[in-house]
Amino acid sequence: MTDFTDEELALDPHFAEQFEKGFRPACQLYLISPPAIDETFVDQLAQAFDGGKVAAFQLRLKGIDDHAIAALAGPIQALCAEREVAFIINDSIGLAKRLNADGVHLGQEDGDPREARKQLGPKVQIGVTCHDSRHLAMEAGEAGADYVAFGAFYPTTTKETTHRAEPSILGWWTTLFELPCVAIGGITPDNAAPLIAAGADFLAVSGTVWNHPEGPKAGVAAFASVLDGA
Ligand SMILES: Cc1ncc(COP(=O)(O)OP(=O)(O)O)c(N)n1
Ligand SMILES: Cc1ncsc1CCOP(=O)(O)O
Ligand SMILES: [Mg+2]
Repeated sequence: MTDFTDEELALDPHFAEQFEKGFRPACQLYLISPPAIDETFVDQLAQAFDGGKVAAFQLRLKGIDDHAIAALAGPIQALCAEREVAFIINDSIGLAKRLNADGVHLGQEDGDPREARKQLGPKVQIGVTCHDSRHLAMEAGEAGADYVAFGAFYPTTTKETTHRAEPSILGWWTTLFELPCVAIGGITPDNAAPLIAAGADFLAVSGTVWNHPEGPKAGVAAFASVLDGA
């Protein structure tokens, strides 16, 4: 906490209380969909869930509108409910509300977390992309986010990224704040250890699971063994 200014500390009135508590559950898997899917995707998702524990699933579809996403979402959302996996919608507060999703993930250009809270109510999980910025993360916490996401930690072909985060930001965050943090970007079972050791509460992964040569069940199982052994 040496590089934390008084001004930054003032952003969080519960700092001392949070710092005192210190307890965090073990790191969990947060699965993100491929950027494009068809109606058969739900079978792939079921296989992924068979591979091991998944805490949350984010429906992140790019290049199609909310109506088209809503048309695909039904069986996916039902499967998430059946497997007790939180169903998170990416980008759209309106779609999260329409589908009664468990959560919404907002990038810096996707809407205001305060507005999301107003629209979605107290129970819906709101996540916010914070890139590699401590300032954005504290702002998101102040705005009522339920988690902050840092990344990209490693090169990825799933999304064009302009920010690169270091594991130390996870250590900094978890030392100071109770609010969960998510690590994202190019994460594989082979490179996950420093993120888990630094304190990531969730690993958000897409390509490594969906492109696994033995299928998504093996992709999730590979993460499960890293997370269980951590
Ligand atoms: C868990 C999680 N973290 C970060 C992102 C990225 O969100 P954003 O910056 O809005 O980029 P897109 O995903 O919308 O391309 C995410 N989706 N999920
Ligand atoms: C959505 C997103 N935001 C930052 S990196 C990224 C892509 C995550 O996918 P992958 O696990 O395939 O790198
Ligand atoms: Mg977004």
